[in-house]
Amino acid sequence: MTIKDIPIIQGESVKLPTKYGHFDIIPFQEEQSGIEHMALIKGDLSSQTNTLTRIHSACATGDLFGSLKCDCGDQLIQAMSLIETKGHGLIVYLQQEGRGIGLMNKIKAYKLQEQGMDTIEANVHLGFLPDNRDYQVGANILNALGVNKIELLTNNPDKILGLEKNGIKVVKRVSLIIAPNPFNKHYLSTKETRMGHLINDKEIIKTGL
Ligand SMILES: Nc1nc2c(ncn2[C@@H]2O[C@H](COP(=O)(O)OP(=O)(O)OP(=O)(O)O)[C@@H](O)[C@H]2O)c(=O)[nH]1
Ligand SMILES: [Zn+2]
Repeated sequence: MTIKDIPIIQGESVKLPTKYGHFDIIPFQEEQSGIEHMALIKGDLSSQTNTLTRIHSACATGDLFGSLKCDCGDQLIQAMSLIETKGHGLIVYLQQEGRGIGLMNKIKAYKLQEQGMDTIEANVHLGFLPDNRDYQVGANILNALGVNKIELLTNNPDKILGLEKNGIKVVKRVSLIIAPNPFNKHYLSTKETRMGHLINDKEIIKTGL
């Protein structure tokens, strides 16, 4: 399979010490749309064969504000911590807010969920697919970094298919299980029962809630 062309510009690499580990950060920009993504890198990617990788879609509410309505923020921290512990790996942070429908529409979808719809019904009601993402640009970023075989940190089988469709070999899936809370319990069970997410693993990593 070949990777389709979404031309991207790769920025400078600088060091980014964080609470969860010390990384290098590289920004990427889609040439045509100007949309910006980023990669957090631990260790020397060229010396790794099956790079431990998290492809994370932006969730401003969860990643920035610690929203309890989803599991995104905790998954990101868990991924950073696992990569730090392992000593090498990669996080690609994609600007795909709201499973690709953008913040304005995600909040509209949240409104519909307050009125009783689930996360899929809300997207469809707004005229979108349940999941509006594709992983072409994610695969392009991996390609630009010289990474084509990965161990993927995800519970989402569609993410694996989406990357493989774009030329990335996913040699192993590594779960990111977050203990549910009263606010995301229904969302997580919808992801499991209606979106095929593999989140019924035995080992639950506590989030402190
Ligand atoms: N449309 C919509 N998007 C949501 C909702 N809740 C969270 N999101 C978005 O869902 C996406 C979740 O991204 P990820 O954590 O990378 O992916 P995932 O599909 O949950 O799969 P994992 O790799 O297992 O985490 C983010 O873009 C969030 O903004 C919702 O109720 N509606
Ligand atoms: Zn979220």
